[in-house]
Amino acid sequence: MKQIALLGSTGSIGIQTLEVLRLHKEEFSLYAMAFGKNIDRALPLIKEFQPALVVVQDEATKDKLEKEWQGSTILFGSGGLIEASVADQVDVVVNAVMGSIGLPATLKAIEARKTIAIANKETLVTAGHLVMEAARKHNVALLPVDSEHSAIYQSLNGESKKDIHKLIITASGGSFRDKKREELAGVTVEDALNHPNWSMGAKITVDSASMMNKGLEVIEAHWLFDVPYEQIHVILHRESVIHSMVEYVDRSVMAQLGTPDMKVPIQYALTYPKRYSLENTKQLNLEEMATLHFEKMDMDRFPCLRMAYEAGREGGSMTTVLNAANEVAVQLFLEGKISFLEIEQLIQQELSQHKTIHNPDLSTILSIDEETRKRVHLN
Ligand SMILES: NC(=O)C1=CN([C@@H]2O[C@H](COP(=O)(O)OP(=O)(O)OC[C@H]3O[C@@H](n4cnc5c(N)ncnc54)[C@H](OP(=O)(O)O)[C@@H]3O)[C@@H](O)[C@H]2O)C=CC1
Ligand SMILES: CC(=O)[C@@H](O)[C@H](O)COP(=O)(O)O
Ligand SMILES: [Mn+2]
Repeated sequence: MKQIALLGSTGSIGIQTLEVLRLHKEEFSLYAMAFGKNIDRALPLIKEFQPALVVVQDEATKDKLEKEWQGSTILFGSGGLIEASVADQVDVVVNAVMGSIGLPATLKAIEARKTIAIANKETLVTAGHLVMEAARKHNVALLPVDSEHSAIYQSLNGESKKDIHKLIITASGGSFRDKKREELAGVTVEDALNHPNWSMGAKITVDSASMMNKGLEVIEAHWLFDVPYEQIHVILHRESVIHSMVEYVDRSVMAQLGTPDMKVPIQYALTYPKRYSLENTKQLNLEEMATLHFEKMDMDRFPCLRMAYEAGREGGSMTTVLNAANEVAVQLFLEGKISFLEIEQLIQQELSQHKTIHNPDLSTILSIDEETRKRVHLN
């Protein structure tokens, strides 16, 4: 029986992780679950899974939850996320919170030698060097949940790193893939949230629309697979059926395919290196599909992807700034305070004024993250 700590249990990945746990009750048990403030969504889950430990975002939410549930220890804040991640009973930490808030708990979980199933790409973009260094030092497995990275991980099975020619990450193109740049000026939040293939949390859906999601994924791939940016390519693939590929030096290309369903990579991260059956998930029917489309990625059309490559190549604290500026800009867009195109403008402004600090330690990362957020809020 593997004991799970699930950070981000009420979100899109969190809910789907719980669906996977329900399918394999004899294999997995939920020891701890964390969420932000959404008690309405969390309470039925807490009652169903009865975790020993529940973590919420703040003390006010803790007080509110305690009035409705007394069956678990309830903690709050960043300290609570860390306690859930390092608890002796926990075998696997599923990090599915949104944003760089997941960083300190990830580092502590690695130090405590927990296996990490990582969906929380912002943590790797913010401080990939610290996470990977800690994982190497403590010999901890970081199992990707992000669909593209799971596909690459599966395509690398049994292969040698020196034989990789390039990683090919697929991008659906997001909600605005058929719009020209000049058509983006008046797009609404509702338009942006209308992803063609995936049902996901609001922030990542906007990131898909701006192509920042793919930019974050390029940086995520750089850290997870230790591959230089020159060997990481992005290709537009409308159907999200090929989840990503690896081209080897002998021109062989290995790919992982499937219907767009996050339960597949979530379950693979939980059962790796085994494969379990996955009930109620649509099989891929290529005859029905008939055609798959591929297009070259246009960096002028999608400047967020260009900015992510530039920040990644620059390295150091530049990707911390990229992530923090993006998180705040997307939040402002979702709150109706800025337009869609202002997201990229705010990020570019932050990147342009930042002087890179190379190999920053955790406290430097955290202060750059905080300063960037403050500046973008003030704009
Ligand atoms: N959704 C998807 O299909 C995919 C997501 N990812 C990545 O996975 C991560 C999660 O994405 P997604 O599930 O879409 O996001 P959601 O917005 O749907 O969920 C975020 C989760 O984090 C919780 N949370 C937010 N703030 C805090 C906090 N301060 N303390 C504790 N918990 C907190 C939320 O709680 P509450 O509900 O209370 O606000 C919620 O449970 C992101 O990094 C995303 O990029 C990667 C690939 C695919
Ligand atoms: C499901 C998943 O992994 C998302 O990150 C997905 O990739 C978003 O789709 P696009 O960013 O390709 O639009
Ligand atoms: Mn993805």
